[in-house]
Amino acid sequence: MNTDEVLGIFREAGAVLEGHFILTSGLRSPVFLQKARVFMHADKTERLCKALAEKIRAAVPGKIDYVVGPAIGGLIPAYETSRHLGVPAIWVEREGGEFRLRRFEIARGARVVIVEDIVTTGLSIRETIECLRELGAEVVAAACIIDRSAGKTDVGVPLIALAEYEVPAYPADRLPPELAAIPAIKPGSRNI
Ligand SMILES: O=P(O)(O)OC[C@H]1O[C@H](OP(=O)(O)OP(=O)(O)O)[C@H](O)[C@@H]1O
Ligand SMILES: O=C(O)c1cc(=O)[nH]c(=O)[nH]1
Ligand SMILES: [Mg+2]
Repeated sequence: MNTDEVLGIFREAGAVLEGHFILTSGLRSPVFLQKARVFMHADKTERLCKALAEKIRAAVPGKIDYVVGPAIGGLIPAYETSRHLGVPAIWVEREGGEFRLRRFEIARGARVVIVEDIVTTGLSIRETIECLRELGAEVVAAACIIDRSAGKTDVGVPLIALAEYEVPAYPADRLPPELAAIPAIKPGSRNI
């Protein structure tokens, strides 16, 4: 599946929003990919995640013990991708602002692949890696449906993106005037 097909699915679902958005990193952007509007459709989610699972299989040699999704956005794609990989899916969720594996135990040395929805700065993936490494897991790769950095983000492990789509994002004190003129909204779940 190529980038145009992935973006076609997002557009068809009404998931490519325009306005003034506060991203999880604090950056501001005129475009927000509201993945929840895609993941509400099982058929669309299946097509995307089956293709992502194939890309992961081709890129990751050896056994994968778990797929790990960072909640909330990563929950559905991690589950659906794990279904196509034939391995269990677990998740990290925020407790006091930090990602924790609250509901599961994993053996030291477990080989895990993180599956995210969207990557912008890679901050959420790096936080997930930190949590998993503290538990002794080996993060063999990370994957996402759309990489908004178009390959520029370094998360410290190979990043497998189903699509790369470069979208502008600005520090809050360096907004272009057309963005500053629109009230900002924060769709994500960090800090709520
Ligand atoms: O690469 P980054 O700069 O970390 O941005 C991408 C992250 O932002 C979103 O999560 P968010 O924290 O907004 O909450 P959500 O998962 O509930 O949507 C998205 O789901 C990714 O996890
Ligand atoms: O960077 C983010 O927080 C972000 C961007 C985006 O397009 N979609 C999303 O869910 N999060
Ligand atoms: Mg998220």
